[in-house]
Amino acid sequence: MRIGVLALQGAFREHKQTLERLGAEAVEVRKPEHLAGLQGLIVPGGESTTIGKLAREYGIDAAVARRVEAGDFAVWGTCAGAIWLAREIPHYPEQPRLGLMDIAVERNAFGRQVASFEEDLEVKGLDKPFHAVFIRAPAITRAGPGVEVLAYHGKDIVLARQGRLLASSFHPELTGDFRLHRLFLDLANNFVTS
Ligand SMILES: NC(=O)CC[C@H](N)C(=O)O
Repeated sequence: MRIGVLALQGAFREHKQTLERLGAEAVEVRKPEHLAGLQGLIVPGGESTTIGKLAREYGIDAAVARRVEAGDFAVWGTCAGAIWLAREIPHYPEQPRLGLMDIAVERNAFGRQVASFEEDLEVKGLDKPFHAVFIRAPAITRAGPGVEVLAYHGKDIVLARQGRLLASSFHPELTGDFRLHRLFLDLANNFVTS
């Protein structure tokens, strides 16, 4: 399998290493032409304003949108990447983004004092909890009817799926637990339907 990792800014190296550990070929994506031959793309955590601005400038968001709309492509946004996927970003409506997932995402939702924290999350479809690291994380505060919620932190949604789009508030590439990367490879292979 060939999976891209958007490599404009942020924590892309850890995703790349994880994909390689799972036997996938991981390709750094910096231009639209790098998407050719890929089955999916991971958009890492980092600074969502920077990632959004650069992706727009290089034409990556338009190219990714075409692939998603053609139905042959999976995208997983983690943390800043989840913000990039979101249709709605309250307080930052003008922020450049892909915007194809029917969710609202509140940036830095967990406050400045507890900017970072860790939690063992119950995730739908996983037999044991997933140790999740949140770093200045966003919360998914609304999910449309086509969105399946896979995990909550309190009342907030922190993992959700819409077709072959996946959004997580946390950083799954930091804990050595590969289960969510495996789930994403399944999405990219189109093994998961509904
Ligand atoms: N770890 C992260 O990706 C943080 C996201 C960042 N706070 C933002 O809003 O862009």
